Amino acid sequence: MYLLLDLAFPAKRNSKLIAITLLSVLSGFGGAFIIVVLNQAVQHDPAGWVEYFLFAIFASLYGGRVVRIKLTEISNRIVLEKRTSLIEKLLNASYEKIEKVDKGNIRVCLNHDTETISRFAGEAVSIIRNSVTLLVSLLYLATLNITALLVSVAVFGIAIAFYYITSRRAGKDWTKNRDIQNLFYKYIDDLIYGYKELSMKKAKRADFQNDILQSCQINFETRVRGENRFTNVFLIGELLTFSIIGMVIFIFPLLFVLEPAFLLSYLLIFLYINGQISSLLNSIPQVVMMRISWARIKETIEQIENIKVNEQEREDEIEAVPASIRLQLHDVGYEYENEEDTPFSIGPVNCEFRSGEITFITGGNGSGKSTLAKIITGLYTPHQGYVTFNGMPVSQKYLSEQFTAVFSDFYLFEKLYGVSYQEKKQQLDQYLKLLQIDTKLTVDHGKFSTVALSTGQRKRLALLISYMEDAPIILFDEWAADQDPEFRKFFYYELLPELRQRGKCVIAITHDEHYFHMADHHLKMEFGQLKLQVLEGVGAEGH
Ligand SMILES: Nc1ncnc2c1ncn2[C@@H]1O[C@H](COP(=O)(O)OP(=O)(O)OP(=O)(O)O)[C@@H](O)[C@H]1O
Repeated sequence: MYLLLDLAFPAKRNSKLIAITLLSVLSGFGGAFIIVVLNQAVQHDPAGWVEYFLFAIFASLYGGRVVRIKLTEISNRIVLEKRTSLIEKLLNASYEKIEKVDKGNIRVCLNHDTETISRFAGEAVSIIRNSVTLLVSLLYLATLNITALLVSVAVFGIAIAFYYITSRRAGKDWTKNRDIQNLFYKYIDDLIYGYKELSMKKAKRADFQNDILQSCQINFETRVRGENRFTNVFLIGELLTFSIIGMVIFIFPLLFVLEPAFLLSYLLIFLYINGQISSLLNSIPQVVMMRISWARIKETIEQIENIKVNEQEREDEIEAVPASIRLQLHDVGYEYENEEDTPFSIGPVNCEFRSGEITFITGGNGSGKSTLAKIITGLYTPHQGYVTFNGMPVSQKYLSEQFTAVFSDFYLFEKLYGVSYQEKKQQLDQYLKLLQIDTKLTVDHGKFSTVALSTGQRKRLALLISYMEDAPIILFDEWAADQDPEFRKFFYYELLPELRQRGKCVIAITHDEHYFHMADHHLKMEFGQLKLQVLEGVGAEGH
């Protein structure tokens, strides 16, 4: 029993399991007692055994019931704990780490793997009960005839060995089956988020359908192949059982002097034990699947922990956010890790950003503007150089907290997370009007009535959220790109200067040449280098 539990969950075991195991043992004894009582009743006076029979049924069923209820709670708690710890790990890991984790795998872990291990309760109950019943029944058999016991143990031993070997082979198919689901989940994302593109072109749809159905086909094949491996083994087990029964009934009487009553007893016990063995063996595929899912969850957690990023574990000495901010990059460099011969790198970059100033970062596509933005906002840790905040080196986490950002690939949550919206109701209404989205949506208890808006309106809503976050540094990554000319003008001539006036440190990545004069500083990226640095002076005189 211990080994079977250990096989399913090699890591930490719940102490409650000991109590549950004892109850299961009681239930298993009850199960074995049934056959002992029946056998005695058949051979002696049945009337004298009725109360024992009822007691055995009670012990078996009641023990089983209590154990099932307890284990259902425990196994679902395991699911809850695994989900919670995975979510905690994900939410506490740096962006840089999560960017490197296979998103499909995260989904399969949180969904499929945790569900698979929730089947633990049912399986554990039957494994423990059947094991005990089997053990006690075998011991009982030993008291009747030791040769009969040895023959039975040999047959069951062979069947178990076949199952063990098969489960290892099936495990390979099921591991493949589990891993193909990572890809399948990615296809589901493509199907949902890329449906616009797919629905327009028949050829595109057909190609995509081919790929997604191929992953479904592999899923089907590996699952069926794994399960079918057991079908043959199951048949071999059945064949062995019937051979033994045949041997005992037809051949043993020719070799030994045996009472017909003994043969009947043996047959009764053997068939009963065979039932326990069968359900025990049938639990093995479930255990193998649970084990794969358990291992994948563990691996994913370890993967998140082990991804090497240059994170600095630093105690930040600056506590309250100062009124005036000076953010400086000192010889900052960063290089992407990928298979390319010359992976893209930026730096060394030296620059600074201050409160009450607007800085524009410009440059061609792929010049490294967004990468620089991710370093500035603390999402990436520089591989070289360092960043200081008011002259003090700070951690990336601290840096991120000082920012609110609207990235070009921003995500709109349907709720205002991390904002005390109750206290800012008036402000919220004011911004909704200012950004001209007050007729499009309402905000109730921090929840937006809709996020189904036009691209420009979605960006305005993202801007509203960053206004509400009210951080000292604001970063816009090509924010105005999707705005109409009127609103673009409003953004550069009204919104940005207003933020500057409020003492915010404003950083905007932009391609809008017409508005370059609105910045106090202009940084230009070229092939990962900061090429042109016009410091001071442009200001808002062109307004
Ligand atoms: N996660 C990543 N892993 C590896 N390489 C990346 C990654 N993100 C970006 N790159 C590479 O870094 C280079 C710079 O990308 P970046 O997004 O910083 O450019 P950009 O100046 O913001 O471009 P654009 O104006 O098109 O938004 C690109 O050539 C890209 O191949």
